[in-house]
Amino acid sequence: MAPRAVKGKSKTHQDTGRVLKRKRGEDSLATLIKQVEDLDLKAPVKNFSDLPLSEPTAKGLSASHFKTLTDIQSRAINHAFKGRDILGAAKTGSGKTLAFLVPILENLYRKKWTELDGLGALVLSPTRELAIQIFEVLRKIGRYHNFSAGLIIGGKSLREEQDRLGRMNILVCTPGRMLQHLDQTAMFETNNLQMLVLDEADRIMDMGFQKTVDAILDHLPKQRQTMLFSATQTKKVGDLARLSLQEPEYVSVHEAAASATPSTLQQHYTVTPLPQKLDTLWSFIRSNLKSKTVVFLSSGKQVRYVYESLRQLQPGISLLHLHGRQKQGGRLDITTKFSQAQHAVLFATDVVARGLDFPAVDWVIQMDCPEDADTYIHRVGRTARYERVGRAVLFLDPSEEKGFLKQLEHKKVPIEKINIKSNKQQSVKNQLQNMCFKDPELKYLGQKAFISYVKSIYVQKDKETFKIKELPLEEYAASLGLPGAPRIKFIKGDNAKERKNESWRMAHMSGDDDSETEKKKDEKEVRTRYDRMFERRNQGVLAEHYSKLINDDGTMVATDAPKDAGAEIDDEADEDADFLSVKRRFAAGDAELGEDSDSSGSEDSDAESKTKDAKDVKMVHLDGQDPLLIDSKRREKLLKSKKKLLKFKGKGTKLVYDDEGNAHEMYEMEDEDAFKARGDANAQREKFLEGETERTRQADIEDKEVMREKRREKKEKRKARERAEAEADMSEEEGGLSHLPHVPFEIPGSDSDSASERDESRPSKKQRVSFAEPDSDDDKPKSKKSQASVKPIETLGDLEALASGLLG
Ligand SMILES: Nc1ncnc2c1ncn2[C@@H]1O[C@H](COP(=O)(O)OP(=O)(O)OP(=O)(O)O)[C@@H](O)[C@H]1O
Repeated sequence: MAPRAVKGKSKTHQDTGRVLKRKRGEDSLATLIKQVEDLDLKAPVKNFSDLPLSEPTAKGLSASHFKTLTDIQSRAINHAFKGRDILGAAKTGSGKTLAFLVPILENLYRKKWTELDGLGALVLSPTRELAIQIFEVLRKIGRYHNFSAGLIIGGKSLREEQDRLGRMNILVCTPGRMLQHLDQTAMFETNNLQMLVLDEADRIMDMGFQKTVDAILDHLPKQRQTMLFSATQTKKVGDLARLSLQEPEYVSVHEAAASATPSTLQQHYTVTPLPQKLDTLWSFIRSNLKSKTVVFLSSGKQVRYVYESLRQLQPGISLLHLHGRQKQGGRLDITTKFSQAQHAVLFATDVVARGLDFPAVDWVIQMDCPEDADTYIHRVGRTARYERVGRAVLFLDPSEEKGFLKQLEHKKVPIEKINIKSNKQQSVKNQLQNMCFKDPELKYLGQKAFISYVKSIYVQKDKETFKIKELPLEEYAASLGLPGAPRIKFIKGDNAKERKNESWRMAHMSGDDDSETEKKKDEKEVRTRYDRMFERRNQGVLAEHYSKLINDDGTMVATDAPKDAGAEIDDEADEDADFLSVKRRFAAGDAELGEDSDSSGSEDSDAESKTKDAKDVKMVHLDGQDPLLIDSKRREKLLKSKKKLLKFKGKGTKLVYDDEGNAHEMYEMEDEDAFKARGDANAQREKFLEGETERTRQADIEDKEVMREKRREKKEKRKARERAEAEADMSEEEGGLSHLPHVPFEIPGSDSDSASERDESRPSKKQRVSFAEPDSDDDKPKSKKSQASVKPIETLGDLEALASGLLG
């Protein structure tokens, strides 16, 4: 009894405790709501502790070491608390992420949002990497809340995401994947959505995402709070109307500032002719081995080639590369590696231009001119973030200088010219030519890089800056180590005439053009060994994969890249195929001579060559075949090749010889009498079947054994390769770091030996992680820490776990 009485008493106590607790909770919520109502929008807020915050958010911010607000946070958060629509603009690295995440947590908290209420807030990000980063920050500051939060960026099965979606209160996502779910996930309801955030809003509202975003907006309720943030904010009336903004508050903290970029950022440009850019980049890297640098290039193929080629030259610093065609897992690994690295160079496309917060980046190099000043601002914003210093250098071809500087001036970007010290400039051209000659795969990458660069210039809208006709493309190709500029044919678009001429011009510049090459050869006075090597016509013999690139009809096609060249090349090749094609006449199978002239259009060059061809066209007759036309010496030679001609001959018959040397066909009918003499036909059939069954069984056993053996070998090889790679990686990181040559730029107020200064100015490792490492929060009790600890994302598995990261 007694125990029962005690138990009963304790239950009553518990109930009373629970009621009291609930009451206290309700009281404090009412107080919080009142405080927000009374919030003075004009009074600046300095510390997070001065804001009316719920306990879980306050704890999350403090555990993540956020104490004082940045300008944009101080000016945007209180408006957002009151439910206003916001257009937030502030320089890169000024803390815009918290300016929308804190209001999301708080507004849902004050509305007592639970799992049953469904989706309350949606954050759209233009890239996966940025979405992951936003989600990480949300996890850190939201770890004491009971909301469920998900990351929807693709890269894993739709089904898995679908199962979880229905339970999410906050979603961070990329537009494409979000729309897929809105269209395809039956249980996914957005009727209750309270808040929509567009990070990098101008990017999300631009042409590239227009249709997707409009379709997403169609699914969302019109009555909601909408917040747009960017360093280069959109104010286009059309965009705002599309978003149904209601009297938005325009919070622009740096509008009156003298520059659109952080004041702690030193910005320079150098005029470097296109063919010297790679040399300049190499010299820069060699001079800054103790720095952390992001190098921007215009396309994934450029990134790939520059990374692969410079890696082989072993600069003495870790090189990494990142572009949109890499697999998600790989991209994640690279961002993590670069974030953690102290000294490294990351070659990247604009996929990392916006929003990414790599710690302590010293330099941003723009090897290829960005498409506009806004992209420039975002790219340079990867350094000099949150009160840190940073430097940026833009490489401009002489033809780009005037036009682009005008754009920068218009956007209030202060930039100074610097010169490259010629004695510090090192050339890699010869080494690259050598490497490309020996390694056809590298040459293939180089050709793709060349084409994609030309394409990127060609498609630019700003013709005042990007003047394709003024670029020395032949020299540029040589600087990449290529034997000649790949021939490019423009096949789509609106200015057909111009492109036709361009195609003609480029065709004439091409090293692959027979007549042109001949002419050039004559003009050249001195020919080097490499000149001769690259003039060889039979380079296909060296490079097996070239034949894979060439269809039977002799045209270049989007096709499988060499296996180890990486999967992304395949996709990219497809991409190029609709816009550009590389013309090559290569294989002996060029017997259908009409093809080439058709495919090359009716440019003057073709007209010329046709006239020339007509003079000495010959015919070759093969047994039983239509006559083949020969219109050039090369084809004549090719058609004399026995091997090539085999293709046109009929199929042979296989013969076997008996002991007397008589030839027989492989399969001959047996003489009927001999067959009968061997016994009953049925018995013979059964015996034959038994024999064959046994033979098949044996063969099967042997095959299985062979397969097992092959698998074993493959596994061992893979392991050995992984071991070797791991060792190579280590030695790459260790190799040559002691060299510290001079900075090749004459930068006002800087000198080549300032690397060590920079190192000193960089906070120690512990300081650097101060905002990002919740677990270093020693004053919290251990048990709580373990309950809400936030691990960094390292693998795709981690990412999956994140999808329900905040589930209470
Ligand atoms: N209140 C704060 N106190 C200290 N550090 C902060 C604060 N707010 C943000 N930071 C830090 O500043 C850095 C930049 O923040 P964030 O990524 O939000 O910038 P951003 O304005 O979104 O930049 P971008 O325009 O490039 O996207 C981050 O490392 C973040 O942790």
